[in-house]
Amino acid sequence: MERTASDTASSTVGPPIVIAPSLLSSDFARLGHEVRRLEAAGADWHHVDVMDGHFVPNLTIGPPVVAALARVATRPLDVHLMISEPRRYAPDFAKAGAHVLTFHLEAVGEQHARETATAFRDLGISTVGISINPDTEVERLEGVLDLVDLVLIMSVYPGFGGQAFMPEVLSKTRWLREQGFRGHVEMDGGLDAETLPLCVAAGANALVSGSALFKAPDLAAEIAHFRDLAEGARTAPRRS
Ligand SMILES: O=C(CO)[C@H](O)[C@H](O)COP(=O)(O)O
Repeated sequence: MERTASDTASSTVGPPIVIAPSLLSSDFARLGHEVRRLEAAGADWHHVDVMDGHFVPNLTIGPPVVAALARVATRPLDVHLMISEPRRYAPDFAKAGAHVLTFHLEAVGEQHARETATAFRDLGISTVGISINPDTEVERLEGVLDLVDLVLIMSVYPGFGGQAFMPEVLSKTRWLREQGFRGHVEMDGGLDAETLPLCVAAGANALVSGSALFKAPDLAAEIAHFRDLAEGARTAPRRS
């Protein structure tokens, strides 16, 4: 089977595989317990979905809850800001203990993406991320890739868990690796045992999963299964 540039990029060992369960699917009445349970089960990061009822049609978590999670978590808090004014609220999330802090390109536009990434960095955020929705062209990120540590490719329209994975966004992940982007490429939305290997084969290393993980009867076994699938997809040559 002939291999392409995408194959080469996707099978090159890059950043480590990161399994990041989405707390959106957890029991909000017992968040501390859920964090401890996820860590005992082998989660690498805790994915925290912040929604403002404006950028997305849902409301979830704010800085006080992130601060509460930070008191319990020993693994990084991967905070995904699905909000219209990321710069306004970033200091509160940094103070609350976000390790990864990701804003949306659509919220700030290309003209403000670089200054937003720099502002996040100046707040002491160790992993600065930028995200795009399924209908946003990945090329719009070109001018900011040198300033971010992570790109989050949404594989559903943000707002709710439990939606179907959109395979058409995989080409964006491939494009990022073809550009030589060596940071984390995270994918989020509809990831399960079938779709996760596709993400990794395309070049993703950070894998967010909510409903598929939380509905599993054995969380630790499912996380281990996801990790095995990811490692396998990373080393296996992709078939076209
Ligand atoms: O960002 C999100 C929704 O906007 C969630 O993180 C995402 O949808 C994960 O949930 P699931 O695995 O159930 O799709």
